[in-house]
Amino acid sequence: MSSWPFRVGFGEDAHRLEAGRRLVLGGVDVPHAELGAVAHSDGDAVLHVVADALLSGLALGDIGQYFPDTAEEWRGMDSRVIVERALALVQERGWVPVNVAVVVTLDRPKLGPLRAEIARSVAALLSLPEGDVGISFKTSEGLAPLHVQTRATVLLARLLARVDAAPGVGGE
Ligand SMILES: Nc1ccn([C@@H]2O[C@H](COP(=O)(O)O)[C@@H](O)[C@H]2O)c(=O)n1
Ligand SMILES: C[C@@]1(CO)OP(=O)(O)OP(=O)(O)OC[C@H]1O
Repeated sequence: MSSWPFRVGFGEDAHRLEAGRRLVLGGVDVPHAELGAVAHSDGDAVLHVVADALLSGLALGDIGQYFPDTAEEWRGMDSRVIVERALALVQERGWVPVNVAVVVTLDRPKLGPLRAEIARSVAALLSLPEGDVGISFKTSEGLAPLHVQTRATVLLARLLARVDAAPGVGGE
């Protein structure tokens, strides 16, 4: 791995939509959604890409390796657990997320009214200020009405030893 103190991560996810299922995005239950995500977990396509972006930034693989969709123990799981695990793997290596940008492509319902709630929810999971989580919504222009697609980038920074904490520096 190069010694640069910055890395970029990227994630992409998609779930088929079906009637009678929950639609959860960024840890927020979308009210009155006629269609929800078909998935092994709770199908939260926003949290899945955020976790995959965190992992890819440090070449740590993808969420399917840590949470296989063949494992009964992960059936219906809360995807916040996936982000918590990905974040822990990043932090254990001395890195932190700086900001996150997420794009959600979904035809219906309109998600604009939930933007702040979703950003707050993702930010809280990553211990970031709300302003460091950008959430964009797009329609597929009718090309994929039974489909939710998400993409995310994350900037990671390496935590550097604080100069003022070094022995003999900063007034010691
Ligand atoms: N599920 C969605 C999709 C889009 N929006 C907002 O609608 C605007 C137009 O989207 P286009 O894909 O037609 O460019 C844009 O401002 C989106 O934020 C939405 O709220 N919910
Ligand atoms: C999250 C996991 C595990 O429950 O399953 P899904 O909810 O189906 O999600 P996906 O983004 O297809 O892949 C990761 C999986 O291993």
